[in-house]
Amino acid sequence: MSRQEPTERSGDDERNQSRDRPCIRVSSLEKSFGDEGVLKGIDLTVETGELLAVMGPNGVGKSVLFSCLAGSDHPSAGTVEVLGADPTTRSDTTGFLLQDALCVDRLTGRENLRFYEQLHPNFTDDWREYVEALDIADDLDKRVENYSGGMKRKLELAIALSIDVPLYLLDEPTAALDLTMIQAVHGLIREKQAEGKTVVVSSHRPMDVEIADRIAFVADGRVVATGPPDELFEAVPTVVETRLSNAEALAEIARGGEVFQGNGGVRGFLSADSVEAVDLEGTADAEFEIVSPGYTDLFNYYTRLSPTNGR
Ligand SMILES: Nc1ncnc2c1ncn2[C@@H]1O[C@H](COP(=O)(O)OP(=O)(O)OP(=O)(O)O)[C@@H](O)[C@H]1O
Repeated sequence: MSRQEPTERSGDDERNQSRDRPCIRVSSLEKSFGDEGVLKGIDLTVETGELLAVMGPNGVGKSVLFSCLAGSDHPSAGTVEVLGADPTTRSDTTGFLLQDALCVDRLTGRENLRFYEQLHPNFTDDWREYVEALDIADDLDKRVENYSGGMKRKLELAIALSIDVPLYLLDEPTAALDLTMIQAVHGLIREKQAEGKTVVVSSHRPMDVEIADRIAFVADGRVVATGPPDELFEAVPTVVETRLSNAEALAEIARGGEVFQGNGGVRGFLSADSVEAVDLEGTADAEFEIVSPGYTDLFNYYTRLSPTNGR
């Protein structure tokens, strides 16, 4: 892969220095807009070279968190450190992909790439590889205002990934992308990780989360659970499914009295003292059936029910 000469802060020296310390350290981070508290005490550590997926309900503050990590927004309270420094004081550590924020619509794809090439000292020739991998090489002379949503996302990804920095913050990188392109993006993210880069993505897609080393769930303005996907799955209580007409009976034995939409029925998480009360035979006419948790169950549990979420 072609690359510009490393700059003082983004080259091997930086990587060697950063190997022993976390890439990101966030402590008691709060962010409010007027009276509205969005982030209410985020604690999060991301190791150098790690791929972390951030998941959480719509509007919980994932993009706000990313903006604070990128240094484009100031915390209301708490501390954010990226490579040991306040990210608002440095612009050479982080590549940041926000929703619809990178491209100028009236310029062509190529002009946008040139713009970032001139703007960013760490911009590399890797964009040539990325536009091929993301299948937009033939569209670069069209104005971005005539791109589809997916094409625009791919151009933004090509720009963000072409900047040679230790940390990439990718806010919903696969939004609007087709399944083939999602795999292509995963390949590029893995390539970054193999180069020793740290990558943090936010996503609502299980596919994106499956490739992560760890997931961090955000709910009610805090990180309520973090861990490798298999460990988080292991900690999920027994999931029980029943038909819709049984929803009330399930609510009586489910954790928090809550039931969630399932595959054609409703699901709940069995509270420890309810195990005895349920017909767990799993036969065709059983009232309740134990099912293996999927990513939707994982999401529902950690963002709505887990003990760390205060419920
Ligand atoms: N500049 C701002 N001024 C006022 N409120 C803001 C600002 N930026 C974000 N917010 C509010 O912060 C909250 C969190 O928004 P954010 O975009 O971070 O959510 P999200 O978790 O990324 O959601 P989604 O999954 O839907 O993308 C929302 O209520 C939003 O309206």
